[in-house]
Amino acid sequence: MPSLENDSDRRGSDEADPELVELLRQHLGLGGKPNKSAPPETKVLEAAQYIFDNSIDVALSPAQVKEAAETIWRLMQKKAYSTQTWSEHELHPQEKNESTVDFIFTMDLLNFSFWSDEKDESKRFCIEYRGRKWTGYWSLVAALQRALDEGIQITTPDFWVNEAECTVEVLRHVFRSATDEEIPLFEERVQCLREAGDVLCNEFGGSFVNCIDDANYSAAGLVNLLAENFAYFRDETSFNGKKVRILKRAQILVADLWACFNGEDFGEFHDIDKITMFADYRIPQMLNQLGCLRYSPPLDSHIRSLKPLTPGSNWEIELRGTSIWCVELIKREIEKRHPEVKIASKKSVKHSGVEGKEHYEGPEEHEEKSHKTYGINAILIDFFLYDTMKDLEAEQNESVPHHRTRSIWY
Ligand SMILES: Nc1nc2c(c(CN[C@H]3C=C[C@H](O)[C@@H]3O)cn2[C@@H]2O[C@H](COP(=O)(O)O)[C@@H](O)[C@H]2O)c(=O)[nH]1
Repeated sequence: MPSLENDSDRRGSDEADPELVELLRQHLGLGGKPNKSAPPETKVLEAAQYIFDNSIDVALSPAQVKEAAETIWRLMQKKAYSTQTWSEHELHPQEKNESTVDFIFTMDLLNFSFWSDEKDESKRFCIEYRGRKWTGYWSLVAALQRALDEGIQITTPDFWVNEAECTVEVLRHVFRSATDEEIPLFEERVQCLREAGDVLCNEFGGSFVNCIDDANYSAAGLVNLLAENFAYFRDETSFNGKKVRILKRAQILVADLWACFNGEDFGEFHDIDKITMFADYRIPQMLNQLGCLRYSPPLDSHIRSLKPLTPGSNWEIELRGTSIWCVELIKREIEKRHPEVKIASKKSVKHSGVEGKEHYEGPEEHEEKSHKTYGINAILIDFFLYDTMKDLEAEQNESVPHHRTRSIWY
C-alpha cells in the first residue's frame, strides 16, 4: 500500500489517493466500486492491427480485399458453408461427446508444420489410413484415428504422462510414415504431449472438459486459459519491441470445438466472434493468391525460392499479423455489403447432460434451434479459405508457394 506522505507528495496535497478512498468506502460499508469483471479479451486482433500498421514487407490491397470479400461470400453461400461443414470431413470425429473433446484437444495440440522439403512428392511424409495416403493436416487426423483403431489411447492425457506405456517407440509407431520421411518435429510433438498431459493431469483433473467448464462459455476465456496454463499453446512474440499475441492453435482448438458441436454443449461460446483467423502457412498463401496480401520484392523472391523464413523474424510476424487483419477486413466488408449476415447466432441452448452448466439465454431466446442461422465470422471465412487452398493445391494451381517456417506454433 503506498505510504501517505510519498503518495500525496507525488500527486500534490489536495488530491485524495483513490486507493485510500476505496479502502475507506469499504470500511464504512459504502461498498466498493462495482466489481464488474470485464469480459475476457485475447488481444490478438489488436496485435494484428498493430503489426499491419507497422509492416514494411507485407501490405494489403484494399481493392482486392473488397473483391475477395464478394467472391468469398458468394462461394460460401453456394457451398452452404456452416459449422456442419466441419463434421462432413470424413476423418473428423462424428460423436458429440467427451472423447471427441479429447480428440480435438490432441489434434490441435499437434496441429502444426506438416510441410515437407522433399522435392519428390512420392517421398514426402504421409500417413496410410483407410486405403489412402494422407498428407498435411489430414495426416495428423489420420494418424490419431489409426492409433485409436489400433487400441492406442493417443487422445488420453493419463497415457501421455505414462512414459512406461507411452514410450517414444509407441509414438513413433503412431506417427509412422508410408515413406522414409518421418513426421516433421517429432521430438517437439512428444514434448507437447508430455507437457500438456502434465498440466491436464495436475491442474485440470486429467480432462480438457474441465478447462471448457472453467472458461464458462467464453471463447476468449478458453483461449486465454490455454495460453496461461500450457506453454505449447503460448503463441506470442515481440514485434517492434511490443508483445504481440497470435495464439493460432489455441484459437483453432476453440473454433474446432464450436464447429464440431455446432455451437452447442462443449462447443457453446457466447463470444465466438472474438476468435480471429488462424495464422498458419496456408491462409497467407491463399490471401496472396487472391491478390489481397502483397509482398515486397525481396520477400516475394524469398518465398518463391522456397527459402526458410526464420521463426520470430519481422517477415514471419508481418505475414501472420497482416493475414489476421486481412480476414478481419474481409469479414467487415461482407457484413457491410450483406447486412442480413448475422455473426454466429447466440441461440438459447439447454445443456443436456453436462454437469454444472447453467442455462444460457441468448438474445434470440425464442429462436428455434432448427432455424439457427450462422452468418459469417472469421472462423468460417478461414475454414473456407483453407479448404479452398487445399482444392487449388490438389489441382496443382498453387501460383506462389507458402512461406517456409519450421515452427510448433502453426
Ligand atoms: N488457418 C487454418 N489453418 C489450418 C486449418 C486446418 C484444417 N482445419 C479443418 C477443419 C475445418 C476446416 O474445414 C478444415 O478442413 C489446418 N490448418 C493449418 O494449416 C497447416 C496445414 O496445411 P497443410 O499442410 O496444407 O494441410 C497447419 O499449420 C495447420 O495447423 C484451417 O481450417 N484453417
